[in-house]
Amino acid sequence: MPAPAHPRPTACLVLADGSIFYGTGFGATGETVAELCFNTAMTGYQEIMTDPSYAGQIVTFTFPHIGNVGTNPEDDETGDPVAAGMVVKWMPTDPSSWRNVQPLSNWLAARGRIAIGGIDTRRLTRAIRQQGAPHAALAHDPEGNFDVEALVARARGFAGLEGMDLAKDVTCAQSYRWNEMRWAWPKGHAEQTQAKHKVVAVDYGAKRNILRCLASAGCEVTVLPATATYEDIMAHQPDGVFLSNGPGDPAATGAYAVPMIRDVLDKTDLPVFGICLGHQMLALALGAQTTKMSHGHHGANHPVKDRDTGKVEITSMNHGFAVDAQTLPEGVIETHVSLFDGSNCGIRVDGRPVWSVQHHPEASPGPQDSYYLFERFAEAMAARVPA
Ligand SMILES: NC(=O)CC[C@H](N)C(=O)O
Repeated sequence: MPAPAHPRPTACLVLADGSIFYGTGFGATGETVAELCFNTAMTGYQEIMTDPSYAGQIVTFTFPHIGNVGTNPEDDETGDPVAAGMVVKWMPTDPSSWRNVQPLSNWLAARGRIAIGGIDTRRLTRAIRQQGAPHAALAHDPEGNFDVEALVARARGFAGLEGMDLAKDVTCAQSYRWNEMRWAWPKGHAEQTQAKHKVVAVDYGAKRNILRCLASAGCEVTVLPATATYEDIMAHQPDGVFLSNGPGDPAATGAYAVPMIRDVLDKTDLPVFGICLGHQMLALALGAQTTKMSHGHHGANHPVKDRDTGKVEITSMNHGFAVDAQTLPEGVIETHVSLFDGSNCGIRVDGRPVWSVQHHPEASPGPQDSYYLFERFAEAMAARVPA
């Protein structure tokens, strides 16, 4: 018998405005509801799906070939996928890579994550741009039975990421030491084989490659849970404090993180370095404000200008909130700016080794232009003369 012209869809993505996208399900079956974003990176789908900062979000991949190289245990940025679901244009083909251990679909299924393929991701991306990170419900049923009205209601009922503290869901339960280095330190950067600086990294949903970069820059890294207090941090007698990336609203997580950061700033002269959520919460601690962006920045080709040097870095990005540069207090300098939309991408405190960036210098996936920031952090710790 010839195949039917329109095989019954086995997955469906419904936006809060009522638009429906039918496709073919893969990964886990069931339903999920989240904010919908798009990521323009051409590589690194496994790293993206396991980036804890994607908690509460379904990721649409604008690059059409996703899944070709399968999955492997090394490329996870954390133990399990954290993104709520996955939307792709073409169904993944059989994996073709010597590194493959498990096809993407099985990997997702084993981790309870739903994916949909066969979607017009250009149309969907335009909808996301126009609507500004819509709330969406994603369902996968091999029988193809969908209660679309109920899915629309679920999407509409999603509270949204504003006001959500998701760091508490993805942070580590207990402190631990991190020793693993980067597999390859990029050209022009010298890997430090000896840990010279004691760094406490506060884990709001830290990507593993950030911890590897810190280790490769010469840091002895102790990771503490998101709720770590000033006293918890100082008990480790650190030479520097690192504030990690993470999901959700910086103002919500800031309710407990900002008082700790303020204590570190007020009571010590330690170098402080923050990435993404860590950047946003450092800005909040310094008295600035953060805002929810329309559809955020998610990709691996975002140009960022270093205002000190005039150099442009091509960066990896994943954020839906941003620091409002207009609200930076005196003495806090905007160091980096997005060349896509002029939004803030970095700050530093005048005269102190305290700074942070919105983009992801650890890449994974993405270009390696911004690695110097890890080295700068190590240099600041080396230069510090403890009081
Ligand atoms: N990658 C991150 O740390 C993201 C920070 C924050 N959750 C945002 O979406 O802006």
